Amino acid sequence: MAGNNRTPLEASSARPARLVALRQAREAWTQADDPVARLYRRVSMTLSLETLLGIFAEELGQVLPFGQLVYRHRLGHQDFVYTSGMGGPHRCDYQLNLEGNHYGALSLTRRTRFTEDELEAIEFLLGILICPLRNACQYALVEQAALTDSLTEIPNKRALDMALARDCSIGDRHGDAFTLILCDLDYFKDVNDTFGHVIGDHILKATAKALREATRDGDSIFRFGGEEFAVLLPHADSTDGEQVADRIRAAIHDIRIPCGDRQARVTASAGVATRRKEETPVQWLARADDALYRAKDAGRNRTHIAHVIA
Ligand SMILES: Nc1nc2c(ncn2[C@@H]2O[C@H](COP(=O)(O)OP(=O)(O)OP(=O)(O)O)[C@@H](O)[C@H]2O)c(=O)[nH]1
Repeated sequence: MAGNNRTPLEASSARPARLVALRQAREAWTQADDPVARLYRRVSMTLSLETLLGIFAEELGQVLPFGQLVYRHRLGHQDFVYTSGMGGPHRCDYQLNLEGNHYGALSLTRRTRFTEDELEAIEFLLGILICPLRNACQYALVEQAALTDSLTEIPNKRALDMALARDCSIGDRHGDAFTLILCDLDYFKDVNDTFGHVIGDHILKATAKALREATRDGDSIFRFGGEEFAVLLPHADSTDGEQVADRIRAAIHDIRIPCGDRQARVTASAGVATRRKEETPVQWLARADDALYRAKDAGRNRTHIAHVIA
């Protein structure tokens, strides 16, 4: 390499000149105010799909007028949809692909037709978006996997911890009532010992399905331990919680997993705790756990409600 033949004096004077040039280039880059530089700069700063699409909509709006931007992508087991603005009768659709992989569909609508020039500009800007979009999609998938239980495909203990913290903060700010149900299968060790772990796994998957079917869209379900599940109910007091817990237990009781000429069945116990004012996630979870323990201790296959005042 040419640089290796430089004298020490030449090398040391080249270094500051190179640094100055790099600094100037960086300055020019961070201060450039054309749409291309701005879009490159802004989309390289985030891994959040929502933020990324918000930036794209904003920057595209500086280049040409449009009514609505809709982006859809199936990410793992969730549909991600981003919408901004109001639609119109004229639309253009793009399938976003990179290196043979699909990263969603984006459509733009507005009241007037898109001209050829505008369509070219959109494609040009989408070319800038595509790599950061791929990174954000991959990040969202990794994040989703970290928060999902692989057997039942419902949110896991880490997701429950985050949801409890979020609900405590909402409860403190707005006074909303939240109720937590902990639900644990009874004598599950015996089920595994009698029917084997594969049948045990089928029961756990069927339990997650029963939980999904016995709860409403706004409720959240979690598998937070081996045969332990949790349900978070927003805008619900302990009476609502007891009703839902009993509905869930009835649904679990109805599960039948065929195994030869027999059927594996289970019952479940539940502990219900409505969050008290200023209670921390740990205190709230501990009260629900104590209620569950009492349901087990009283003979299992029942629901116990935690006292509102500890
Ligand atoms: N098949 C299967 N079994 C699991 C899984 N995770 C935990 N288990 C089993 O769940 C059983 C839990 O046993 P215990 O904690 O003694 O509870 P239990 O037998 O349900 O008894 P009680 O909760 O007191 O009614 C153990 O046998 C674990 O091996 C899993 O992913 N699949």
